[in-house]
Amino acid sequence: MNHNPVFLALDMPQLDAATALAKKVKGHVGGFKLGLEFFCAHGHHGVHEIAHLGLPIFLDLKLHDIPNTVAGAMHSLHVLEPSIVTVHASGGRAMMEDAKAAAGENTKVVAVTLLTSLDERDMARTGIDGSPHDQVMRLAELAESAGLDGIVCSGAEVGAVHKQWSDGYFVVPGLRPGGKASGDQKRVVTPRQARDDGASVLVVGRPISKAGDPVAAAREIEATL
Ligand SMILES: O=c1ccn([C@@H]2O[C@H](COP(=O)(O)O)[C@@H](O)[C@H]2O)c(=O)[nH]1
Repeated sequence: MNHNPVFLALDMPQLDAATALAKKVKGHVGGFKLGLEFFCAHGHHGVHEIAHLGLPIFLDLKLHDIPNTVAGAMHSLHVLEPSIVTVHASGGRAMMEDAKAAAGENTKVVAVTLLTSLDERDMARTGIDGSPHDQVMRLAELAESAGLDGIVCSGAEVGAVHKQWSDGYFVVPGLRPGGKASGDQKRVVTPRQARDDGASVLVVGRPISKAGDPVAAAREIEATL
């Protein structure tokens, strides 16, 4: 049987609630993604609690600083044995090289290219010309040349990136079972489309965590894959 590519984003500040949700859906997802909200509230202790459930842990910390600082942060994460850690590709090539060199042997380091909450207008406001597609392709090339394992991008770009970087590891958030942009997510596709286009990991948060029945929501997504 194929492994389940869905990582559930446990974006909540309460450790009890996150652990209870993780226990409930554990049979219908392939791993847990712990991001800034969870990590800032519970740090290493919280990560250990979720790791006890036995599924891979993705630390979505989106590190972005000078190379020496990011390398130091990576060293400090060794003890948690994460399967995946994120850095921002816009931190530059040297930062990504040092992040990868400092990561644990079994940790994949992937670079966030352009957040799925941003579109072309948002890019222009931050002084970046061109389309999300062009920006993702440019940063994917930089991440590959820096020796990273892969990138984070939206499902709208993953097919094109996969063609250019065939053995890359591609993390895709911004997934909605209905395929429609909602709330803060602007570049959205369905989990099935992202998987068919070459995503290695499907990140799903609120469509499961905010569902009336999170287990049913996770099962429904699993059934589409
Ligand atoms: O470009 C990015 C990078 C990371 N994320 C993270 O993924 C989840 C998505 O949660 P939903 O509730 O399914 O929208 C969240 O933890 C983000 O921090 C992203 O959305 N886009």
